[in-house]
Amino acid sequence: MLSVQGLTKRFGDKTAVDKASFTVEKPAMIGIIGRSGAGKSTLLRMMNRLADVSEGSMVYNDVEISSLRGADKREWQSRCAMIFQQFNLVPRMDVVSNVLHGTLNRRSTLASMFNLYPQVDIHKAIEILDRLGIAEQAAKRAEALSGGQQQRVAIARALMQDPQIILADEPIASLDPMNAQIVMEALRRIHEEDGRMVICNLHTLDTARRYCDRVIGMRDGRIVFDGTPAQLTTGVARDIYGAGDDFSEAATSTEIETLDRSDSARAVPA
Ligand SMILES: Nc1ncnc2c1ncn2[C@@H]1O[C@H](COP(=O)(O)OP(=O)(O)OP(=O)(O)O)[C@@H](O)[C@H]1O
Repeated sequence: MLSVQGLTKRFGDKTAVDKASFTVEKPAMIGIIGRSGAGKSTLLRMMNRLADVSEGSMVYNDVEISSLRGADKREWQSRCAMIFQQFNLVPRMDVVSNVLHGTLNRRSTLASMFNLYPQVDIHKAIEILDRLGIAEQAAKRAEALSGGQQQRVAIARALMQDPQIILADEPIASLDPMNAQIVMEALRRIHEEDGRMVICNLHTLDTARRYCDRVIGMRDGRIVFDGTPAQLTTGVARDIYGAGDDFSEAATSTEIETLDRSDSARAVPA
């Protein structure tokens, strides 16, 4: 399905991603972890073709992605939607229009300029918002929503493209634990219910362990771990993060676990 072989990105003398190789046989939810600067974002940006590949190959369903140009590249970018830490919404525009922006690739410039959206797309946008639990926010300006709601709008915009792959670059890094949990659960459901591949950069171990079927660990541009959450022991994590014996997993925690523990504590009758 997806085969990444020797993928490399250089910025001048700096090798941000160094011969990354992995294959994905069927849609999975994959977490990429590693410390800041490990190359996680650059890897995702190359996969989406936001960044050009310096070397290596990336084949999806028998098509070489790294050399696509023009309309073929845009077609790939709509099949492989990207979600960012900062949501990248148009703040003053209403939520539905932000979601409808996900159809820009297949609409004429004139129709887009005048915000002329087919009725069927508007209904689809509202259905997707409903699925993500934020349909009642549809008419509000994006800037009036909480961070977690804005990220769900960004996910809805991505789903408008009906992508086969969703690449999420630190989707919960700006969110509080409660919203982080809602967003990760939404991504997990999209993977399970729709069969889409989700590849998610995460800077926290607990989130990767909890939501992903497979975890890829990066260090200094290289893939140094590729396995299941169960194989991701504290020792392995220490290697990925290049930390010493004093490495504490709590330092890379989103506190989602803590949130759950306190929720269940509250649920126990006194
Ligand atoms: N446009 C660029 N020009 C020069 N160097 C870059 C550029 N983008 C990234 N780098 C460098 O490449 C390396 C990998 O960066 P990248 O953003 O991919 O890491 P990351 O693991 O996603 O980190 P973070 O979690 O902080 O975003 C870093 O050393 C970074 O400084």
